[in-house]
Amino acid sequence: MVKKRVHELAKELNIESKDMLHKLNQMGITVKSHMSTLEDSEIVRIRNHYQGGGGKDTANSSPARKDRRGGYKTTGSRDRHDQGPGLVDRVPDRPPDRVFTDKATGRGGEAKYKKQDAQPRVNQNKGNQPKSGQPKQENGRQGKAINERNKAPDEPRAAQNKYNQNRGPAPAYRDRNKPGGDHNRTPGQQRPAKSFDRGGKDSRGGHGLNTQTGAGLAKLAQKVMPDQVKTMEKNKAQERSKQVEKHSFKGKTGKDNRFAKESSKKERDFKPGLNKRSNKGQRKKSQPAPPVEKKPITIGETITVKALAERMCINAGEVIKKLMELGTLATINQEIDADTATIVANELGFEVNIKVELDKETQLMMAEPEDEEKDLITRPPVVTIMGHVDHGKTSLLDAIRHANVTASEAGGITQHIGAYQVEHKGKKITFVDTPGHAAFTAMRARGAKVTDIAILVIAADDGVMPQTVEAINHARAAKVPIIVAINKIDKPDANPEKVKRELTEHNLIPEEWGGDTIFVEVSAKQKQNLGELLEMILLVAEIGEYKANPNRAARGTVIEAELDKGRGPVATVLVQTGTLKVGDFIIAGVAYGKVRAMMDYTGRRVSKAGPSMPVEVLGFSEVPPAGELFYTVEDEKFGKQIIDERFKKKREEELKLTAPKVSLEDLFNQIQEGQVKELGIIIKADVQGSVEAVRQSLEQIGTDEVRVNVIHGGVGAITESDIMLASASNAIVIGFNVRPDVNARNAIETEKVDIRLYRIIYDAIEDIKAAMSGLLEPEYKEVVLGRVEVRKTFKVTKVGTIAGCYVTEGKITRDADVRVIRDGIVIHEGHLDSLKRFKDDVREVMQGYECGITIEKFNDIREGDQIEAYTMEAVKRELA
Ligand SMILES: Nc1nc2c(ncn2[C@@H]2O[C@H](COP(=O)(O)OP(=O)(O)OP(=O)(O)O)[C@@H](O)[C@H]2O)c(=O)[nH]1
Repeated sequence: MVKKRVHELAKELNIESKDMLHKLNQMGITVKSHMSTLEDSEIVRIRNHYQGGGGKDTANSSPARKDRRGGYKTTGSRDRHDQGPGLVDRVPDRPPDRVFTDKATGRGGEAKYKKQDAQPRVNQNKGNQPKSGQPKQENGRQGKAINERNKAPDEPRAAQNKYNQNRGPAPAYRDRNKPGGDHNRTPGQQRPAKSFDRGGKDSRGGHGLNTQTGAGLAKLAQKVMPDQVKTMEKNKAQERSKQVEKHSFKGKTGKDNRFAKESSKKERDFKPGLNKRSNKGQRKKSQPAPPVEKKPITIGETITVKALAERMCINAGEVIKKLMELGTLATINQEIDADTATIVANELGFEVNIKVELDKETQLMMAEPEDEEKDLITRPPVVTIMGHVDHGKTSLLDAIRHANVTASEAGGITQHIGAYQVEHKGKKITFVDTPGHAAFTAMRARGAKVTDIAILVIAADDGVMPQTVEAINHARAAKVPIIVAINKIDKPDANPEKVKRELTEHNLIPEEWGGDTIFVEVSAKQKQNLGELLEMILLVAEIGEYKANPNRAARGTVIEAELDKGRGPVATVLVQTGTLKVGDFIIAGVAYGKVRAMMDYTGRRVSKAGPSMPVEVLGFSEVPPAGELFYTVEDEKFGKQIIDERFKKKREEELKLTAPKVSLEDLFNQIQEGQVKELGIIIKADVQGSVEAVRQSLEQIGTDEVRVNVIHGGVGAITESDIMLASASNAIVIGFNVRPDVNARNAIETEKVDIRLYRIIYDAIEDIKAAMSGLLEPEYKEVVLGRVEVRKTFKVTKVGTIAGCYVTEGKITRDADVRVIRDGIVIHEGHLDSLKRFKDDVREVMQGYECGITIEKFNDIREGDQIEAYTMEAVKRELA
């Protein structure tokens, strides 16, 4: 007999382990715990004690033990204990409609299923009968219910008996304990006990199936009926797996739902690691893209749609879509403000931190130190020469240069770098070698204030001319002191007094006449009085106290620049403050680079250039535009960041249509917003009388909020110079019976200057009044279709003058309005009478073709006249 542990035996006997322990103590069997092993003899004693009904210690009596065993097998009341709870409990594990029956061989191990409705358990238990042909015992074992069943119809009983008989000798250990034991079997008898023996060895012992577990039964059944059991097990397994599948599907679905919910609502709460794990399998199947982790994002005051999308790690399209939902149409490169960006990001589930970060440009400006008085030294004045055409500007510049360069510098005189310095009485003067107010104003329009003093050159034999007046006004607009140089005094018809008189009309009154304007009479040709002119320049400079700090990072203006085939981009720069050194990192506009080499105006290499010194600089990445400010920065990386920013801004500006700087249409708004305190106006008219009339009328209509300042007025076509002045001074241009010339038209486009053209002064005054009070209602906008040049005229009786023309620009149409322009002045406005190509009437003639034109009620067409064709388009005013 196999050894058993206390708790096993207790279980077998259906008593508590602790009761068993107690009883063992009482019986003198020493055990430590319920895990202690019992000897065979002890087991028998205990069984006898419990099953023998006595509680009497029979351990030492073998016969009694045998008897006990026999008694046990026949004792109905103890049968149940003998069988233990295991069998009864485990029977339902087996198919209820099947029963093991022995084969003819009677070998339990080869039992087959046999359908038997009523008594599955009984029959099964029959297989466990220790002794064949003992239904009583069986009944006893199975308890009352089974006994009752066994009293049932004979047939089943017979079947049972048959079965029992077929089974052959009972496999009970009792037989083995008999003298001879197993060997007493008859030859025909099967040896089911062997299996039980084996089983006994495997703790099945003499109890046979009593101690079988459910699994054990199944195993046994498998052995016995492999196919059926397998099928059955397979079915079961399928059912189980279905359930498991169902369960797990639910689980998955649940998971998916959770996932979906989370991705829609709480995506920001995702733990990256967790996601990685939990989504690993799913990603392959149903999640094409990994979930976005929604970390709070940080933005500045503005951000482009693209950058915003990148910060959120989402497609820019989603941002654009969201913006559209919010009623904003934006392109990928468009900038949106922080508020809009925040709304969009919030909508997409992102938190936003707005970090107002100063742009690099502002940082650069802020990095500019305020100079202390003690750090400042007097610098040379920077002078520009202006004046009317052919009055001798270039001649004067050359004369000064030749007369005042030192002998050592003479070799470099031919060098032209856009600016040069001369020395007079030990003091230097810097001349900007690009004469003319147009260049001066073009620089000013870029924000460059280079000039300290303007020299107004007027030919003594010619007097004040239109460009003289322009130059005066340009200099005044720049608040630059003017020195008048009356040139060509060597000429016999020179009349300096006349020039002085004319200039008084423009508020330039010589000192000897009680004014404060310095006049110097010179001859560039004869190099007369040049020293005096320089003397006066130094005097004005002294009054102006032009100072700069040479001990700081250099800053200045690009005077001119070009791409040299051998040297790359070459720029002439004027250092205005600090000292520029070779090796400095320099930026100008979007051009940057390390100063590779520097040359002064004589072509000599220099290693540094202080305030007011013009130098040629090599090392720029590209050609910087004239008038651009340059800076040097210590940190190269910072410098490049500024350039990046400038590139971006440049691109944005190119993309958006820049509104006019100041325009009558939005003047009222600009006044309201405090952007405009002064309305600058440039008046151009066909006659001087109109200019003055308009000037006087306009200067009276100023209000408390805005005053009108006529910064320039002149006769003739509107020129590029007028447009540049308007651009630099944030002014509008008003024309009376004049038109802009070709260069001016181009400048209007690029500078976005508002120009207004009138035929009647009253209309101009009314418009400006209305604009100032926000009541301007521009109903029509003029659209110029094209321009035509009159090349020949033919007078035909009854028809009038026919103009043989050539379309120089755009086109002319039969129904167009036309204006006839002579020397920039509008001499007629009306309608076309006829438009012909050869002898045929045509509806339109395109650029590059000839045509014949007659104008309604106008015959004074002359060769060289320009005819401008235009239409008036209605303009819808947008509601504010
Ligand atoms: N007699 C005389 N002629 C002079 C004098 N200065 C200049 N000229 C002549 O005037 C003409 C024009 O001189 P520029 O120096 O070219 O005049 P500008 O103002 O520079 O002319 P633009 O460059 O066309 O604006 C030239 O033929 C000069 O020789 C002078 O002092 N006396």
